[in-house]
Amino acid sequence: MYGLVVENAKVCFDDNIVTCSIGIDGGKIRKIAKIIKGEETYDARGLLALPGAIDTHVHFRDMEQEEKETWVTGSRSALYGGVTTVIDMPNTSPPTFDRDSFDMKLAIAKNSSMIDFGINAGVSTDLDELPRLWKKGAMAFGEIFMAKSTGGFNVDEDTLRDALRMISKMGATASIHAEDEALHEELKKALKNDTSPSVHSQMRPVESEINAVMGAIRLVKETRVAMHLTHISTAKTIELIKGEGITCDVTPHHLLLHMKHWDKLGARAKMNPPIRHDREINALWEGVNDGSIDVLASDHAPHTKEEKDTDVRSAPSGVPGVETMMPLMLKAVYDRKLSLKRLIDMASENPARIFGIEGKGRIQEGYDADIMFVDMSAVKMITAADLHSKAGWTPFEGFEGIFPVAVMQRGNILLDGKEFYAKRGDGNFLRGKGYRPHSIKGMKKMLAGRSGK
Ligand SMILES: NC(=O)N[C@@H](CC(=O)O)C(=O)O
Ligand SMILES: [Zn+2]
Ligand SMILES: [Zn+2]
Repeated sequence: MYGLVVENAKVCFDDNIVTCSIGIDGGKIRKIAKIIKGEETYDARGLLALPGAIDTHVHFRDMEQEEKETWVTGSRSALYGGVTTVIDMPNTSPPTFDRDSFDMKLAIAKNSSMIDFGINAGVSTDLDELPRLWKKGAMAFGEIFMAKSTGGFNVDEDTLRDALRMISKMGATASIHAEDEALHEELKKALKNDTSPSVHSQMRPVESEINAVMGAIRLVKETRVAMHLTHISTAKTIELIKGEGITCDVTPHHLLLHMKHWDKLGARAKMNPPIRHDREINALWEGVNDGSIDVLASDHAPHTKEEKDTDVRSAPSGVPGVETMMPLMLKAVYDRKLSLKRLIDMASENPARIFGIEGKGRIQEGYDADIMFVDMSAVKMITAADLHSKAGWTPFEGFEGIFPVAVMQRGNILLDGKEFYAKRGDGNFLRGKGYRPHSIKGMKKMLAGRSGK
């Protein structure tokens, strides 16, 4: 007898979809079988049960940027999109560069987040902080900016090399934003009289990412660090990293937005790396399908409408996307642009494996009961009015999506049709592999204090 049994759920095992029951106790999946008895039951007839998505790249802002997003609004938005775990990026204000800023963010996230979360540590010139942040439980290091993006925290090559050496030694993963700052500076000057919105794509051309990726590959060879390239956007990136032991992710916006969207969206289409031509987009879809792209991530980067609806040079870069990521990609499954199995691999299984998140990412006995329930026939038009990010807009206005009808986290139904049960603080902090409860020095101090009593 299990505390809760999900009945009649359609679960994807390898390439087969099987109708079964899921027995849940203590927040974990204990048994999967045809028929299971439970104290309570949840009828999932007609619905697919997919593992909750793990979005390894979000910017939930908060602190000094509450106007853009908070952990409450960001995590709520994630939940409505079937995302049950997020990893937050360090280019916040204040940036997550040291123990104090890490603790500050952690305290806010613990109080606010409705879903489970990891916190990444940033890399600044103060490299001594890296091992300390790792011990605090940072999930990974990054995104590390090779070029300026929101916040402007790019590091030079020497700092990056030293940082990667340390990250490698610690056994952590480095997540890299690969663009070439020097090339951007040059092109900014050359294109200074161009006022068209699409100039942003010209100022950060494919060569920018390619140069940076080549540099990153050299650094992997030197430092042997576990490297993950985030939000890749070019055909050549996929080709270059083949066989190099580097993992990567792609965003829905690089798969679904084209150069032609500049006309419709203006500066709302501005993000880094920028939107590209069909040649790159087609290669990204190929990478999605042949498995050379490991992960799907949103790079949820909320900015207010007021900030975005201005000229392209002054508007900040970034688009919200945590809530639309799975709906857009489930619609892509519906349209046969990728298989359901591939989507699950990219959105749940691979993120957990690459970032070392134990017990998540699969519908399997022993795993957390993080489950989204989906009616594949419920295609809906996406509109900002229905979304929950503080940003209040979406670059995917008018696109079609398939939103989850219910979402469960560790066995608790947090969203069910129109009912929303999640509360702030429901989310657990997921510690990275380097977490240590006390430093040896702290332990000695503690013991000394005790014996003195
Ligand atoms: N992607 C973006 O254009 N912006 C991100 C930063 C980043 O991921 O580079 C942001 O934090 O706004
Ligand atoms: Zn980035
Ligand atoms: Zn980002």
